[in-house]
Amino acid sequence: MIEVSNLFFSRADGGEKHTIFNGLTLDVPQSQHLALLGDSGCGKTTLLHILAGLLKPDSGSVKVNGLELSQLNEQQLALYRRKIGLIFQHYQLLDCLTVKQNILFQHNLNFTDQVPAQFDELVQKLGLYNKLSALPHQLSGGEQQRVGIARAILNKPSIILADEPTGNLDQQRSHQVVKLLMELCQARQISLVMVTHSHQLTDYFDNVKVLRDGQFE
Ligand SMILES: Nc1ncnc2c1ncn2[C@@H]1O[C@H](COP(=O)(O)OP(=O)(O)OP(=O)(O)O)[C@@H](O)[C@H]1O
Repeated sequence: MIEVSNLFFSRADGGEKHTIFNGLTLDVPQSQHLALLGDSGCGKTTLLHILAGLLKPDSGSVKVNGLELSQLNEQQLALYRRKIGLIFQHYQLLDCLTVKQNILFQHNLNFTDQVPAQFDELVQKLGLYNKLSALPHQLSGGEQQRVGIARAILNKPSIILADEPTGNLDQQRSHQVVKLLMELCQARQISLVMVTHSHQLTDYFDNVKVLRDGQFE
């Protein structure tokens, strides 16, 4: 569950202070799937970074599963980050590792079982079973994003933050990827916050919010 209240955040823009969030409030109940829209530069990625504990707000409260992020020290924040699923537009796979090694990378930092029980079923569902020995650059964009999804899901997160995960995919692949992500999150009761520019993809979500001028419309 995500609870943001009265969030203020600004960035230095040359000599000027540029306000990004202006008293923003957001509630995402456990298992809810939220699509986040808004014009370029309105702060969607910034909000995901604040929720991931990568950026500190100027003021306000950001709670994830009851944890007030501003009260965590650096070590606690690092542990917190390891337990969230992050999915990126540009996939962020390690090109020197195989698909299988990429999928297991974060899991192996957090858990002792080398190959978890759900691994086979998950890679089958994501259509990656025949690609496990390939390197990321040998995959299509949609396949690379499915590797990113498998990596996030295997880490058993309670929330997934996805930053334009379909930004590099054509329409058909975008729908495929979002449907799969949604099914996997629903089956595991994972909350999802996904940034997208595509209004067509918002039908899959429980809730849709549009950011404008540092607030939700
Ligand atoms: N590292 C940074 N230093 C200074 N300003 C930044 C930095 N990163 C982003 N910004 C500014 O913060 C604002 C919000 O950026 P952000 O990336 O969150 O927008 P966005 O809504 O995700 O945009 P897009 O849809 O284009 O990805 C923009 O004005 C951007 O120029």
